[in-house]
Amino acid sequence: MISLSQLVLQRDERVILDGVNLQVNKGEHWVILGRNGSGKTTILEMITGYLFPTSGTVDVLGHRYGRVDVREVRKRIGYISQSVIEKMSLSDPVWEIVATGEYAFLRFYQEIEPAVIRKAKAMLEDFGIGHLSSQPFGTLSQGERKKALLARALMSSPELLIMDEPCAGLDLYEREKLLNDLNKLGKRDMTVLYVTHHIEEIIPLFTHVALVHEGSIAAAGPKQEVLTGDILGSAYELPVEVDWVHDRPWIRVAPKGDAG
Ligand SMILES: Nc1ncnc2c1ncn2[C@@H]1O[C@H](COP(=O)(O)OP(=O)(O)OP(=O)(O)O)[C@@H](O)[C@H]1O
Repeated sequence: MISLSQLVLQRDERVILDGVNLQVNKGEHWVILGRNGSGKTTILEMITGYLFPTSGTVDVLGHRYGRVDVREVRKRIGYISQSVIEKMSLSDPVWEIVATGEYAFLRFYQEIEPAVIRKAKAMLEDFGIGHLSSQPFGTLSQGERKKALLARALMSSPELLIMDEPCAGLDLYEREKLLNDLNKLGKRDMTVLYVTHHIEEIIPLFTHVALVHEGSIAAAGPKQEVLTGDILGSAYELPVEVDWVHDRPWIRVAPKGDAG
C-alpha cells in the first residue's frame, strides 16, 4: 500500500528526513507520532506527492513516484489537513465543498451533476450535519468543518485516507464525536494514516504506530509494541506511563517527570 525506503530530504545544510523506512500494508491503520518538528507532516507530503525526496523511494498504491503522474495517484487518496481547510472557499455552501471531493477539485467551474449533489447531502446526513448543508462553509464550527472535510474526502471512496491532526482545536466532546465517526471507518475498504500529538486519540481502529524522531523512524509496529513507557519516554525525553483503558492508550507523566 505504502512503502517508503531510505527517504532523505535535505534543505540547504539541513537534513529534514534522515533515512525514513516505513511499510504500510492493506488492512492496517497507522498513527504517526513524534515531537514538534520531527518530520511527520513532511512524510505525509512525500506520500501525497507534494514533496520529493533528495534520495530514496516512495511507492504508493502500486506506483513509484517519479515514474507516475502523481495527480492520478492522488485521486485515490483522501487528505485532510489544516492546509486543505485553508484552500476552501469560506462562502461556498457546505454541500458544494463536499461535492468537490467527488472530482478531487477544490472548486467547481461547471454544473454539478444532481446525483453528486444528492450523494454529498447524503454523506452530510451520515455524519449528522445534514442540517448544515446550505450554510456557508465559513460559518461552521471547527468540529463541523472537520466532519464536512471527512465527508468530502470520502466522496471519491479513497483507498487511502490521510489525516494530519484532525482533532486539533476540538473540545473534548467534539473530539470524541469525531473519533467515534473515525472509528467506524474500519468498515470501509480503506487504509487510514493519522498524525497526532495525542496518544489517547489512538482509538481501536488503529492497528499500528510509527514514532518519528529527528527525521527518522525510531519505532514502528503493532500499537501495543510501540506504545510503551520505555519507547515513548525516550522519544519525548520524559518518564511516562501508558495505561490501556477501553482499548485506548492513555499517557501519564510519571510523578518525578521533568521536561527540562
Ligand atoms: N522548506 C523547508 N526548508 C527548511 N526546513 C523545513 C522546510 N520544511 C520543513 N522544514 C523543517 O523540517 C522539520 C520537520 O517539519 P514537519 O512539519 O515535517 O514536522 P512535524 O513533525 O510535522 O512538526 P509539528 O508536529 O510541529 O507539526 C521542521 O524542523 C521544519 O522547520
